[in-house]
Amino acid sequence: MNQNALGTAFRGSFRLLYRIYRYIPVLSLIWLGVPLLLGALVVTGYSAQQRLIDLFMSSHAASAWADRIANAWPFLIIFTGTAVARCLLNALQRVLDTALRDQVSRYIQAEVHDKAAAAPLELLDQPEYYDRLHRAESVAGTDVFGVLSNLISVVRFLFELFGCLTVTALCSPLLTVMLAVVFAASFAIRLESDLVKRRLNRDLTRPGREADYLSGIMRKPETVRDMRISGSMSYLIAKWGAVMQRSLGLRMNANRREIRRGIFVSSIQIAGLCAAMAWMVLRMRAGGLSAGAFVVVFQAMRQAYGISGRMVFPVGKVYIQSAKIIDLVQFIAEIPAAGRDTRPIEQLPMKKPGPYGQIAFAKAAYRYPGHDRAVLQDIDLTLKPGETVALVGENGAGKSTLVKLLLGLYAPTSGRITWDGIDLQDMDPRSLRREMSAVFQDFVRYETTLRDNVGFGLPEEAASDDRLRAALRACRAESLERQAEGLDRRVGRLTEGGRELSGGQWQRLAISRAALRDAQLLVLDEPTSALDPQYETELYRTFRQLAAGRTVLFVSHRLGWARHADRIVVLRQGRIVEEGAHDTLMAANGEYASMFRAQAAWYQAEAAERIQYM
Ligand SMILES: Nc1ncnc2c1ncn2[C@@H]1O[C@H](COP(=O)(O)OP(=O)(O)OP(=O)(O)O)[C@@H](O)[C@H]1O
Repeated sequence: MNQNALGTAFRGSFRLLYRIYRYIPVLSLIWLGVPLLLGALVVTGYSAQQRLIDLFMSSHAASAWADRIANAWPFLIIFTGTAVARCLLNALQRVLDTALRDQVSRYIQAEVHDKAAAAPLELLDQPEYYDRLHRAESVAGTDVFGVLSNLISVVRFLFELFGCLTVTALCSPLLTVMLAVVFAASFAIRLESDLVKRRLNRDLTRPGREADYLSGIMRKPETVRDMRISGSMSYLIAKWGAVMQRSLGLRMNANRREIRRGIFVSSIQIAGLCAAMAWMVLRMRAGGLSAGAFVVVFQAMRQAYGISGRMVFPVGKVYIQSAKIIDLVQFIAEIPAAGRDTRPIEQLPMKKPGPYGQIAFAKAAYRYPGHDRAVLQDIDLTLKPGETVALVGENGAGKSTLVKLLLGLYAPTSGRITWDGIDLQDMDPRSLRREMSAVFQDFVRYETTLRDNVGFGLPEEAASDDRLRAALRACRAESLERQAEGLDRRVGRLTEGGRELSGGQWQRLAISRAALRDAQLLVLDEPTSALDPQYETELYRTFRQLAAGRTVLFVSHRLGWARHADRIVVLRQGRIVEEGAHDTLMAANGEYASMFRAQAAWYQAEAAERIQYM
C-alpha cells in the first residue's frame, strides 16, 4: 500500500473539513464533537461497569448486601446514563449526517464555481484546467459528503480505540502495548486485503462487461441464426466461458487470500487474548487485579479487535477516493492564487474608464501561457470614440485574441492597452465591464426564460420589461415573446414546457443581451455566423442603430459587412498588415482587396448558378 497516497488523502480530507468548519462552524463542531464524546463514553462506561462488578463480587459478608446496593447506585446511574448517552449520540450523528449532507455539498460546489468564475480566462482555455474543473465539480457534487462521512467514521473509531486503550492502560500499561501491537497488525493485514479486493473488483469491470456483452448477444435471435449457419455458437459459448472462468479464478484467489489472512488475524487476536487472560489470572491470584478489571479489560480488548475490522471499510474508501479528494482540494486551494487579485486593497486597480472612450493599443503583444510563439505582436491600433472598425483576416490570424485583450479578459504580455490614456490593467474591472458590451461567435444559450436571456446582459440592474422588450425589438427578436407567457416564456429543451430555438434565434437573443447594455464600446466577434442571409441584412440595419454613438469593433469574415465600416484593420499572423477605409484598401490592391474580390467572385458565381438552374 502506498502510504504517501494514504497520508495525502487524509491531509486533503482534513483540509476539506477545515473549509467546512469555516462555512458552518457550529454544526461542524458538533459533528466532530460527537465521535469524541462517544470515545470518552467508552472509558466512563467501562469504569462504572468495573466498579459495579467489584462491588458485587467482593468477598464481604452477605449482610453487607444492603450497603453494596446503596453504594452501587451512583455507578448504576453512570453505567445506564452512558448507555443512554451513546444511543442518543448515535442518533444525533445520523441526524447531523442528514442535515450536513446537502449543505456541505452545496458549499463545496459553490466554492468550486466561485473559483472557476475567478480563474483567469487563459486558464479556462487550457484543456487540462477544464479537466480539473470538471473533476472537482463532479467530486463536489456527488462524493464529497461520502468522503467526509468516512473520515468522521475513522475519527470516531480512533476515539473509541483510544477509549479501549485507556481502559487497559488503567489496569496495565503492558497490556495496552500488547493490544496496540495486535490491533495495528490486524488492521494493516485487513486493510491490505480489502484494498487488493477493491482493486480486483475495479480491474474486473472490463471482463465483466465483456461477459455481459457476450451472453447478451447469445440471446439475440439474429446472433443465434447467424451462429447456427456458421456453426460457431460453441466457439462463442467457449469464449464467454473463458472470460467468466478467468474472472471467477481471480475472485476465488482473492477470496482464498482474504480467508487465509482472516485466519491469521483471528489467530493473533486469540493468542493476544489468551496471553492477556493468562497474565491477568496470574495477577488476580497474586491479588493485584480485581474481577471487575479482568472483565472490562477483556471486553475492551474484544471491542478493539472489532474496531480493527470495522475501521477497514472507511479507511479503504478514503484511500480509494484519495485522488478525487486531492483533485478537489488542490483545485480550491490553487485557483484563487492564480485568479484572484491578492494585492492589498489600496493597491487594487480603482480607476474608472474616462467618458471620452478612446482606446489605444501600444506595441501590444500576446502569447498564450505555455506557448513559445506570440499570437499577437506589435499591435498599434487606436479606436476613436464613435468609430466603427472592422477586424478581418484569415483563420488563426489572432482576431479573437485581440478582442479578448480589448475587453480586458487577457492582459497583454508586453505593451499596453489604454482607455483615455489609462492602462486597462489599472482600472476597476467592474467599472470597465459596465462600459463594454460584447457578442461572441460561441455565445451562451441560457436554457431558462427569455427574460434571463436578455436580462443577463445587465445583471447589475433589474431591467424593466419595457427595456428588455426594446432590446428584443432592436434585434428583431420580439416575435419570440408569446402573449400568454410574455418574457417568462421558457426557451430550450432543458426546462419543462420550453421550446427549442434555432441557431439564428439564439443568436438574436445573444445580440439583444448586448443591446441592453448602454456601453461605450460594443464588440462583435462573428455575430452573424448562425443567421440566414435575409436576417443578416436586417441585422445590419439594426447594428447601425446600435452602433450610433458608440465605439464598435467587429470581427467578420463577411467582407460585405466590413466594407461599410469607418476603418478596416487587416491582421495576418498576429500583425496588422493593412489599415484604412474600404475604398483606400481596394485602391491599394493589397491583402484586403484580394480577399474582397475572392468573396465577391464567389457570391457572383453562386448567383449565376442559381439563375442558370431557375
Ligand atoms: N487558448 C489558446 N491556447 C493556445 N493557443 C490559442 C488559444 N486560442 C487561440 N490560440 C491560437 O492563437 C492563434 C490566434 O487564434 P484566434 O482565435 O485569435 O484567431 P482568429 O483570427 O480569431 O481565428 P478564426 O478566424 O478562425 O476565429 C491561433 O494560432 C490559435 O491556434
